[in-house]
Amino acid sequence: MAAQFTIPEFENTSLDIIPALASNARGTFRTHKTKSLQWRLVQLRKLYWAMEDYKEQLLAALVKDLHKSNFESIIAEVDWVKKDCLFMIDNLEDFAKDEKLGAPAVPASFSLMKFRTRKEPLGTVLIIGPYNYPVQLLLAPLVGAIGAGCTAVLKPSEMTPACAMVVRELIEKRLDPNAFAVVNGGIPETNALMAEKWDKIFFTGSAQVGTIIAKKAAETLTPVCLELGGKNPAFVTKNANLALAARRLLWGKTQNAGQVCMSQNYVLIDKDIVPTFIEFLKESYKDMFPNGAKASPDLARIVNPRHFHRIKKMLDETKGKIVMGGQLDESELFIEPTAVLVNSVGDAMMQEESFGPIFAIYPVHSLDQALNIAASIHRTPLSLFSFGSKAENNRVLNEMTSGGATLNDTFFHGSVNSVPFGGVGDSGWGAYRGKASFDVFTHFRTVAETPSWADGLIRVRYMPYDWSRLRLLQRLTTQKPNFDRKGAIIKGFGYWTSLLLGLGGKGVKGAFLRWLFVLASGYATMFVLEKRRA
Ligand SMILES: NC(=O)C1=CN([C@@H]2O[C@H](COP(=O)(O)OP(=O)(O)OC[C@H]3O[C@@H](n4cnc5c(N)ncnc54)[C@H](O)[C@@H]3O)[C@@H](O)[C@H]2O)C=CC1
Ligand SMILES: CC1=C(/C=C/C(C)=C/C=C/C(C)=C/C=C/C=C(C)/C=C/C=C(C)/C=C/C=C(\C)C(=O)O)C(C)(C)CCC1
Repeated sequence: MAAQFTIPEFENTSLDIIPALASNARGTFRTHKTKSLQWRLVQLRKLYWAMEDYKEQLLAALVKDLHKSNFESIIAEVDWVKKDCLFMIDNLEDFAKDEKLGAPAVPASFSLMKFRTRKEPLGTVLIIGPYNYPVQLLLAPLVGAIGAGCTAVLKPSEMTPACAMVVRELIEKRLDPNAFAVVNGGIPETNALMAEKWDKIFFTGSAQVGTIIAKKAAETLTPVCLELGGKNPAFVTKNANLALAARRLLWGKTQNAGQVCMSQNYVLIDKDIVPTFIEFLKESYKDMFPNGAKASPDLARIVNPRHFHRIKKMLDETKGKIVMGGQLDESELFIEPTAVLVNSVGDAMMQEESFGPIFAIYPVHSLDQALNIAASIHRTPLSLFSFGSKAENNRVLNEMTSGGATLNDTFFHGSVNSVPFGGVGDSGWGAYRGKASFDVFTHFRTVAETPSWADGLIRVRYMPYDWSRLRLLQRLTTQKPNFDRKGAIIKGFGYWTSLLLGLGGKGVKGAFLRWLFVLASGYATMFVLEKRRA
């Protein structure tokens, strides 16, 4: 049956109306209506149903733009955003409520001042999306913005024009049009948006464009959240389950045809196990693509000729040997999942971000060498993956940082919609997803409230300064350190008393439980002895 809808032709938003769209969103924020939790919940519920009702259009648009299979589009785009809406709806009240600030942040002497953290929406935000997950990576941040009580303007990627048009219609028709708008277009439109004043800019895309955005935002001291790319390493040692490592690493490059910023760029693998690993890769390839990758209905295509040629150039320039895949067809923008065995760290396959279905395999002598190579290629990648013994995996985690990490698998840490996700250093600033999506658009405002009747108690602050009052206050409140000038713990009377009272541990709760256990055991022993005696 023919689809009951048409996807509109891509249309740039007129540059003339961009200032008005931004100003409208700012004006709506100033009405304070977005501060009502009810209003936010209604917008989130509407977004949930919009995702359901526009599902067919979104799936069709994703096929048109990326040849993305409905299977992937459902789990990683449409259902992903629906789950995000439900998570935010279910937890919003909890996220948004004031948090009382007590000990240890607020000392007992200040406890009268009713310290609390109030969660305030930052204001009007700009969300700029990339092409690879054009629905998820644009609308998941929006869920956070709505939850936090912000108004927003969205700029989808122009490289996925069908998705951009469907998303625009969905937002314009279903959400409050005074609070949310979509601007479609490329650099001129983004520049026009960047000329406006925002309370936060949430950007997902390349480090190159992220730098442009951050520089421009800095001119007006606008905070930014940057979700950028990375040259992500995978480590495979002799202690890995090689068949599993091969299958899972191949999965990392087949999802969305490897156009996933958190998938591996290269695999650093113990030299002795390289041949077996390649055999397992080939085996997994056959399992996943029994008729070859090109014939598979599941494999996405490269987004456009520019990116096709960018990836092809890496394959053209490599001095390595293709050990799996290697087929390309420009007429279909098809690139086969491809593994290249390389022998130089300087190889294009190691140094450039693949962001496609190709990856390098580099044999190493030791984990030491692998860690040194990874750090020299990108010290702060978006993700890393380690397949080894528990000790080796821990060593990798300990000695190399990354935005997120998965042990014994590829990007599982980024495959659950409600756990925080973000980069580190030049792979990203800030995190979102789950509660972090609420937090990233929220100002955590500390509020204190001093009771009028307490003025006498805090008079010490007023001039003329009175040293005797200050000394008294210091005697009552100054905390003595439990360490000496060499940094060692002083094991004086206080130390031994608290150790004794805490039954060898720290913390009041722990001590209470330990005492409870001791008393219960004592009571039980007495009970048993009593019974025996009787
Ligand atoms: N950390 C993360 O969550 C993700 C990061 N990425 C990264 O994004 C890149 C691929 O996505 P792309 O869409 O190609 O990124 P991109 O950086 O080319 O484009 C992202 C957005 O910026 C806009 N843009 C492009 N050039 C611009 C300019 N000169 N001035 C202002 N705006 C401009 C585009 O219209 C688009 O909306 C890869 O590097 C990938 O690693 C992609 C997805 C997720
Ligand atoms: C164990 C039992 C169960 C559980 C089964 C589970 C947990 C199955 C998991 C399946 C998975 C992980 C499927 C894969 C999903 C892939 C996803 C969601 C891909 C997401 C892609 C994303 C988020 C891409 C983002 C891209 C970004 C950010 C980028 O480019 O940067 C049962 C079955 C529940 C019960 C029995 C026991």
